[in-house]
Amino acid sequence: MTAHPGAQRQVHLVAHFPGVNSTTVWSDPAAGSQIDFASFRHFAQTAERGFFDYIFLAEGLRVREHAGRIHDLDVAGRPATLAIITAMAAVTERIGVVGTLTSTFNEPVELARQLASIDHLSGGRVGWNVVTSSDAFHGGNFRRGGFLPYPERYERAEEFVRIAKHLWDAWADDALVADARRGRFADPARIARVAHRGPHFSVDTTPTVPRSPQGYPVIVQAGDSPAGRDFAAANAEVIFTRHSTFEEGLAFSTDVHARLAAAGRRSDSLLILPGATFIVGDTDADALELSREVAHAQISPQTALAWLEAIWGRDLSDLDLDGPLPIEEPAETVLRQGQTSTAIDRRAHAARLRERAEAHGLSAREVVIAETAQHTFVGAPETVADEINRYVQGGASDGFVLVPHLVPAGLDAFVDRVVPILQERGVYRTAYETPANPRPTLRSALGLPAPQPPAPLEVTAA
Ligand SMILES: Cc1cc2nc3c(=O)[nH]c(=O)nc-3n(C[C@H](O)[C@H](O)[C@H](O)COP(=O)(O)O)c2cc1C
Repeated sequence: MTAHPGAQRQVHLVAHFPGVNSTTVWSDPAAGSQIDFASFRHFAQTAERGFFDYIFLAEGLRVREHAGRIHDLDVAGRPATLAIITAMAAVTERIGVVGTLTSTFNEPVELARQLASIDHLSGGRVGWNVVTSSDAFHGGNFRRGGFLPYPERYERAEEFVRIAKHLWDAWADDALVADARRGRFADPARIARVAHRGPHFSVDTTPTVPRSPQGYPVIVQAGDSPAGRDFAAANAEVIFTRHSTFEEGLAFSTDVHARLAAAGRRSDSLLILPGATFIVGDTDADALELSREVAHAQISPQTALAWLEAIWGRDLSDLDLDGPLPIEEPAETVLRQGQTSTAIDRRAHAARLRERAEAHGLSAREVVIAETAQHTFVGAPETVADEINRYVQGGASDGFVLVPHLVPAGLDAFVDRVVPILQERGVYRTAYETPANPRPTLRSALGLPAPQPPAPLEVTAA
């Protein structure tokens, strides 16, 4: 995005519709419906009023379980992502809409068709967050059962995205001729058949949907292992990451940019956007007080207990949450199913939690609050704006995926009070359109170059 030497880097902001984890305070009197379209519309239109790059939705394919029962502490029953992003695109004009969809359990022809369709309907505003999903739980939905071994998930993702790009490229931009004189609507010579036979997919098709206004949807990625980072370096245009402290962000960015160079891609062809929470108050002191209140609402005693049980793999209902962490070592049992998690060494995790508790004199519940409900940006509007800008100018991120704690009004204060300060600082857009780019697509609004053509497909005898 940075246009000339000395220019300040521009801040990118993404609006994460609050998810199905404990960040979302559904019990607050100010919280609205988690499912009515009015909530999604309010959220989308607020994000667009604040000139965010895109609205973002996570997705899980099964209702979460804890100890074999539906996990009843957090939001459940979220409508499907593709339906929501389509509906949000219909009530906005310029902002992008990005959905999380797994490459482990979908099929390329169908998913590419759905995404290309929404990309057309929205005028080129769609992105796809490619996730591999981390456990076998979701596989229970499908005939494939506990499919697929973890190491093969990124192989499947790579093959999936490569096929999808060929499908999106199959119709040349001038394939629709609509030549009434000759009685010809489409030019068959400009529409390619896509054939592929690889380790994970066999495809032989002519896509039904023409090339979209931005060529194809922006590819976003979330997944943090070395294999996940290599996959992002080869395929993604945006990474959604959890590395949200300044130091972690800088280290992550350095690592991923080295992988990007090794993959032969330009450094400006990828944006890194960590997830971040925020609390805005009239003063820094007000915001700090509010942050404490919100953290206690996010981590009720029951939520703290369930979080610890998921790590310890055992029933801890006798634990005094105002006392120390459990003394026994974690078991291998998997109590929590359907949560987005990266592989963790439970004993090491428990040891780290104990160290933190001892160092700061924290009770069991306070440790959970410190681990999961420390808000990334807390302060008066100037403080929050300047802190976000510090990360971006310091190269620790290109901006943030902001996760509010309230539906649907969780972004309002940020848009009304923080965005104008970023604009005053000259680091944030004041319109989506520019003279050079009067009708931006999501990719061009993000300042990303046109993507390189995908690697060839494999066509082998059956
Ligand atoms: C920040 C972040 C967000 C994620 N969001 C989702 C999600 O919404 N749905 C999903 O099925 N998996 C999600 N995942 C899981 C990843 O796609 C991946 O399966 C998991 O992190 C294991 O891969 P890894 O070892 O490379 O991290 C997310 C992962 C990360 C790091």
